Amino acid sequence: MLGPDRPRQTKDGGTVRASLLQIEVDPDESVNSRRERVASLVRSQAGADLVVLPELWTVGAFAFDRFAAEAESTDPEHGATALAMSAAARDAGVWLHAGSIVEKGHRGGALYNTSLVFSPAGEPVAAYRKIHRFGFDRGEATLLSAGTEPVTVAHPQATLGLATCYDLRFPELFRALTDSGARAFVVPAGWPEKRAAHWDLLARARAVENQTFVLACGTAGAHAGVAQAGRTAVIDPWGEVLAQTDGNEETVVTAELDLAQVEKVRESFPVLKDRVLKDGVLKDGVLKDGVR
Ligand SMILES: NC(=O)CCC(=O)C(=O)O
Repeated sequence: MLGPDRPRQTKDGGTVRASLLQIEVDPDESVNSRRERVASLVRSQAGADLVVLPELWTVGAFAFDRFAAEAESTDPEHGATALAMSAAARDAGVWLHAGSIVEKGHRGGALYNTSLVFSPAGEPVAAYRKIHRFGFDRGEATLLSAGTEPVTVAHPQATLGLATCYDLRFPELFRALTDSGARAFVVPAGWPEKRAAHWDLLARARAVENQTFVLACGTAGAHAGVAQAGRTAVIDPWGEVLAQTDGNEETVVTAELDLAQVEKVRESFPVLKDRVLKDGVLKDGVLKDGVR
């Protein structure tokens, strides 16, 4: 969460012009070259209110053997990606969710899958360490440490709730973000093509059940032998898909989010008010032997 030393005003209203950059992670392109290319793509989005990049677009979400070598600091004074993204956000004058990097230097030798958000001044305003690591007993789940804190960001027009890829399968995280005031979930991903149907379904489900916008930014191409789904999408609080690309080429998906729609949907169809369980227990009592 934004610290108490960083008060910001979020009005949760107006229109957010969002640009989601579905970046290709081509194993034949160097990380340096991709970083420069992505920085210039971000600069080309001047005029947007929010620009979003995918998960681990520097190294590739499935390029596990490169994680340690490509790990970086989240501090723009020490990390090449943080520095490049801070400068690109400032030059374009945009809020930038810079996708995620393999982070080193947070706690000893531990590595994390960490999303970074920059203000239009290029200031780092949030870091979200992915809570649910993918791979069961392999890959990310064994190489990286898990984050522990849900994170929201006070963008001036919309409180953003942050999640990353596999997190999409865990609705309790999104409910916690909703309870923290999120009006739009931002979900960078490196989701494989073979589970593209799950991606579509889960992204819409998170929007419908929380009556919240979802900005889900996938990765283009294929890396480490894993074809990516792409299918970057913007979904409104009623579950309508405002924009989506049906392929996995590198592309920009844009949409205008009318933030007033969140309150309209929540007031006209007030399912969130009908919740009975909160944090796993009855809101107005405790479960005892299955009865109140
Ligand atoms: N990078 C990821 O978190 C992949 C998640 C995935 O493949 C799945 O949930 O399916």
